[in-house]
Amino acid sequence: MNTEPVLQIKGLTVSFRIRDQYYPAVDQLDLTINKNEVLAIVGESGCGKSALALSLTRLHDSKNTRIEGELLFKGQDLNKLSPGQMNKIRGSEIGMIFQDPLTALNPLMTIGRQIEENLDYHTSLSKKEKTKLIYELLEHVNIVNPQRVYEQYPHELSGGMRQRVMIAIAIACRPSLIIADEPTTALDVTIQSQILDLLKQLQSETEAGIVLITHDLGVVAEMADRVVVMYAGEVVEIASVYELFNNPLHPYTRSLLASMPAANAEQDQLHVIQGRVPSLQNIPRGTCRFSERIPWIPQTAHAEQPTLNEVGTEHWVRCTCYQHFHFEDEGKEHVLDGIAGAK
Ligand SMILES: Nc1ncnc2c1ncn2[C@@H]1O[C@H](COP(=O)(O)OP(=O)(O)OP(=O)(O)O)[C@@H](O)[C@H]1O
Repeated sequence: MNTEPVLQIKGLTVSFRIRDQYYPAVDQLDLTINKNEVLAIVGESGCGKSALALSLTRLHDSKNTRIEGELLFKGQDLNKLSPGQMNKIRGSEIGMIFQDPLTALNPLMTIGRQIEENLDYHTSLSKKEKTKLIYELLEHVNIVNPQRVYEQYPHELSGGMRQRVMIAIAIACRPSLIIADEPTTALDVTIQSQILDLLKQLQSETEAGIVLITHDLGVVAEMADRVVVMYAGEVVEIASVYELFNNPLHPYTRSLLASMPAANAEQDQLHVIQGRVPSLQNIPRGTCRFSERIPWIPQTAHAEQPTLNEVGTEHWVRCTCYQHFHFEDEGKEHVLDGIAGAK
């Protein structure tokens, strides 16, 4: 695996203002995204995945959001750029794909015109060159009739076709980083896998780094090289996709995997994770944030001020509770013994 970094995130904290006080939704996050890798960010709703995506693209509402830390991309800190400088990078060197293309596309503009507008902003191609490139891009994302789609409006296309158009726009300027926030969540299953295949194909052609935000572990298994598991604004585990599925350590990761249908084909019932992700104001800070959802694990199992520790090659886990974790209905004899891969 090529480990040339595309984006280095250092000490990123993203806070939202609620009644005149700022609360971190992403807390002190350090992460590197490499060229030619798909880095998946997973977690339940409310864990801070979208807050992270918004901060990387700087598409947040700056009146009520505070972003601290460094976002080092090609030798510059995105967090220090002016809105104008960021506009130049966004849509060219950083591509974006969101869950709902219908809200991202302009309903009053034909598809061809929208892609052209993006090219106008980021390139100095002639009209003829742009039209040729747009047809090529549409073909590249497997749209069979690019001339027709060029003339169509977003509402005339299916959800899958609209997502292909979004992907065409995202890759138009050959970005080195693509942020894909739940890119297939709104699509039905067969279309989902076509779009994932397309993303995978484009990634191997362009060698871009992709940050793939999803709550769907099936998507992670299919797409990711590395996985970051987030809980209540913090990273709780980072590992290669193989390691994560074969040797998950953090109680939250293990709970997420146990609640995944495919992993439990032979079980009668899926695991249900007790409780819910706390709201921003109620996140327990300075202690293990997941502890309240595994109350049968004694408090002494958790570290004070839990940190992310390297427990194996490129495998990081927060807190010490993973060494003592068992599911509530399991006897303690099932506690991870020896902790494969642990130092
Ligand atoms: N603009 C905002 N103002 C206040 N709180 C916010 C804002 N946006 C998000 N939050 C809160 O920040 C936390 C993280 O939200 P975020 O949307 O990043 O989570 P997520 O993991 O992406 O969830 P989902 O999958 O539902 O989008 C949640 O508690 C959410 O309620």
